[in-house]
Amino acid sequence: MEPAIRVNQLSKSYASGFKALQDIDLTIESGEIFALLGPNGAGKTTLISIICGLVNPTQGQVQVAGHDIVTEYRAARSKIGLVPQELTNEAFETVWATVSFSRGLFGCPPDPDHIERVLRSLTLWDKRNNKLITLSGGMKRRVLIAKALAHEPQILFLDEPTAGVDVELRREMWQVVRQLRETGVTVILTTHYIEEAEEMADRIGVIHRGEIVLVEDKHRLMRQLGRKQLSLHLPSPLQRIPPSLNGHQLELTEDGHELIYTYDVADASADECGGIATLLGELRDAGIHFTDLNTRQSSLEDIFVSLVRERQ
Ligand SMILES: Nc1ncnc2c1ncn2[C@@H]1O[C@H](COP(=O)(O)OP(=O)(O)OP(=O)(O)O)[C@@H](O)[C@H]1O
Repeated sequence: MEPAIRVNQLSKSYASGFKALQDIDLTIESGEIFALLGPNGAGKTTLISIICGLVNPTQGQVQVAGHDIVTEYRAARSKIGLVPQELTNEAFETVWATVSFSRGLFGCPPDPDHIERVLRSLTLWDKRNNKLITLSGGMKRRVLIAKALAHEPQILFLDEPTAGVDVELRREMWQVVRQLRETGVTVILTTHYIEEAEEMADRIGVIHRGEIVLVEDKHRLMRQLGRKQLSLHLPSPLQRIPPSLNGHQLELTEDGHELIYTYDVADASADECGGIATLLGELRDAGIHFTDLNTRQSSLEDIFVSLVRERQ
């Protein structure tokens, strides 16, 4: 199957001479949820704007569902729905009118059945005759998605879909996006909420200073780069780690009450369980007692922070 997006050696220098993107290669498969992560100013918006035909590339090629974004602009653009962060000022339009109008902007003939399907899938059908101004924040966000889906795009870009919304609404949005994927739509989202990427994405791309520094299946990423920590609470504080325990990656907290053992999630299978058993045996032999223990696995956020820090 044709990939949803194919980006080849893409670079962008703004008129100021600033190089916002550098030799980007990226393939986004049809039907996946792809999260693009990156710190402020990394180049996410520039990349998306080029793919959507809003900003001209300096170098390189982009294909959307097989269509070149420059030589086949219209075909490429028609495949894409873009959900911006903010509602524009159509406060006094009805839901039905504003969504139908969006379809017209792409030169598509009216199709009330399609608009009805979109509104029903986003539970907006009962609100179709409401003016936007009367809708809740969650409903307004759904209207943005409905507008972006009005011309039947195969690919949906969500720019910070849950920026500044409360936890409940965020979970509701995640549900909406998952349902969209079930209908075969490819979803590309940018987010600052790493929890969001962790929750939803099939694959994750990290962009930093205009370069793609990593593209990986989410589960594989968390297995490969994730770390586990075992913390042992010591009732009697230790002054220092005894040399007999030097073979393990151990740290002692300042107050001497917590001994922290760090190991890779990728090794956390039989071997490392053996490692923990050995460690506990050696602690006993060294006369070190603990009253409590707990484990913690690094989140995508920890992985992201350490990736970006490595490149500072
Ligand atoms: N029109 C422009 N002219 C000059 N520089 C620009 C222009 N637009 C963006 N930039 C610069 O390009 C870099 C990338 O910006 P971009 O908006 O793509 O980042 P981003 O990853 O989307 O950031 P954020 O998360 O803050 O939205 C930034 O340093 C920005 O200042």
